Amino acid sequence: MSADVNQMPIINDQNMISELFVKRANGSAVEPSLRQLVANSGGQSLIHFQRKCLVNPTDEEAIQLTTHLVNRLEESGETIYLVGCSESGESGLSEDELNASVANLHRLADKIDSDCIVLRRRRGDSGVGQVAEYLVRKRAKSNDFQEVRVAVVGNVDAGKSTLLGVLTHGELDNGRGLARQRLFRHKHEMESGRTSSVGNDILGFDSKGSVVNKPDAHGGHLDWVKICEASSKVITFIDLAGHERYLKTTIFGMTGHAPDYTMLMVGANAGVVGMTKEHLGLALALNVPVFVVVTKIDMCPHNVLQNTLKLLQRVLKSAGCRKIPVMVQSEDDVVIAATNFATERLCPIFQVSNVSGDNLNLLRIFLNLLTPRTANHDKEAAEFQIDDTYSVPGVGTVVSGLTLKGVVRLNDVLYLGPDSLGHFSPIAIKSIHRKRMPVKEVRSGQTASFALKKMKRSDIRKGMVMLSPTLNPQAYWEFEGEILVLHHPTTISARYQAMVHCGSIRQTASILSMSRQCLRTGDKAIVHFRFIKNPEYLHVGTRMVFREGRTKAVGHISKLLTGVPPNININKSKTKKMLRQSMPTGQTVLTSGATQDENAVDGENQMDTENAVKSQRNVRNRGRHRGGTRHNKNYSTDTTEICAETSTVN
Ligand SMILES: Nc1nc2c(ncn2[C@@H]2O[C@H](COP(=O)(O)OP(=O)(O)OP(=O)(O)O)[C@@H](O)[C@H]2O)c(=O)[nH]1
Repeated sequence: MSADVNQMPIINDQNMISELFVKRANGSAVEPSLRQLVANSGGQSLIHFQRKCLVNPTDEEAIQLTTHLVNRLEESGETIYLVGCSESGESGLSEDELNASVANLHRLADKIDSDCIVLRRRRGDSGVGQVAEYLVRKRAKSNDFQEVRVAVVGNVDAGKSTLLGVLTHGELDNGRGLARQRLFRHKHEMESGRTSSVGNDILGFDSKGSVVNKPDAHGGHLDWVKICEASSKVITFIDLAGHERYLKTTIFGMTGHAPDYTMLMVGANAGVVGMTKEHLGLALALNVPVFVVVTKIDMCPHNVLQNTLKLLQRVLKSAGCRKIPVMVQSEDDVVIAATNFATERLCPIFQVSNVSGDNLNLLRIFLNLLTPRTANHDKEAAEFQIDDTYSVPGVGTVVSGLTLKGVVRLNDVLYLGPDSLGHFSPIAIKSIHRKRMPVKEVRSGQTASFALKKMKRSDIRKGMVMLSPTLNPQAYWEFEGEILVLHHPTTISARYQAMVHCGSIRQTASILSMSRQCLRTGDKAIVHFRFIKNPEYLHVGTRMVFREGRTKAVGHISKLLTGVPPNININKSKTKKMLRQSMPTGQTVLTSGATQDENAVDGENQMDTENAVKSQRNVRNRGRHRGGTRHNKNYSTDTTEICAETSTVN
């Protein structure tokens, strides 16, 4: 007899399922086990049911399947089920069986406040019967949407801002810059048509996979709060500049805004030119999966488009990239690409027009299927990295960034730092906004803005963190990094200085020593760095980019070193002022590496540190010095050729 799922209890208790397994082990008649019913195929949340288990499930089976669904949705908010296909490859159901299975899946999902969206139906692998792929997604609850961040990169004029304007506002472009007007933030961007800053735009999908963005009829503005309230998933596009002049900002967008995916845009007529390879290399170096969108197919002759696609595939397959390019031309292709994309090796390629709208529907379906890549760290102590600061009239100082770990709640007191002396100071959270929506808490993996009590904007810089008081934070002047030099025109030696990008940290560092005498393009080494201005809060394993002009090295932090402050030009009066400010009445400054108690005992700690810095200045005399030596050897400047090496540096 078929179980009536409307009558089924909803169980979300793991004990219940364990009990079922125990009963089975004891010989009770609980058949079959959950493991036999469902299996995760790996990749992006693709689950196989036992071929016929949804056709006519027993009560026990229905309970087990519900439990499984609840657990999956709690983990990731959505999951894809393959109906009528076992993990062993046995596949295909008759039309009646498939319809019954799908009806049961709909009822199961409805019971747990979720929706099912058909992704595709196809013939069984043996050519007999049919199978279907269904996306099951939780319905939107307020402030409970999934957040996926997509960095948008590509050469200037590839159509990045235009595509984002078209996707988020739902109106096609006129080929003369109409759609991008809505996204520009600065007057000079309006005038020049060039993006110069890191911009954010959002695209919301509801539990049925429909776009929820509805710009207002007059100004065409988007109400972020309404979008977030109606969405089960919000894609945040990090719109980055294509011009080489703004590469520093683009790198900051890729490291500091922690994108889950990179959308590399290529103009069909211009091809793989300018910064395209540079941006691709950056995404590879930072281990961010890439998909490519070729734009302007409406105005590109067929042979030129074919040449662009051929070159693109060659670059992606090259030893430097080792990607598997997949042309996405149908909804089937989209589902295959999306369910295998998490492997990082697959690189889907879309061909679209922002003017005629060709293939934009495929791109929308693909975006709807992307899932966040970051693991859940809600249970750990809170850590928030600051990527921007604002002074909001009537509110005060506001910081924006990403919650890397834990949960931050309204009125929580976190430690903000490190300041230029490596101190962390307590700071209270006055209000929290998530995607411009006031909320009471934010969790790991979510971006947010916090209004801070009694804090001046000028005392906060990008790269600072806000940490749970339970942590014992230490700021570091020095660290060791395992790096690979992607390009340098000459040789790098000790004392060379360049900008280190690492998370939202962006600061010049000096090379103190290296595991080799000097470094040339393609060389790997362990390098001892020292920041020149401020100590930073670092983690071993964080990816880093080391760059100056055309010089570029990538790698990760391999060791944190407790070095002394370098010879910095200290503004004495400012330092004293900061020390005074960092100790408001009744509050304690947490000196790096010391516990709150230790600080309380050692009241003169801060002045001691200042004196130590002063004496260091007298002892050392290391000015800004470039260690480059010109030589004649010709090295490859093709980033993609050498990026393959990055995987070995990881
Ligand atoms: N015909 C046609 N024109 C397009 C298409 N996409 C963009 N354009 C036009 O191409 C021009 C450049 O587009 P943008 O969106 O500013 O390019 P971008 O990549 O954002 O450029 P930067 O912000 O400078 O990095 C604009 O005039 C758009 O109207 C398309 O698919 N077809």
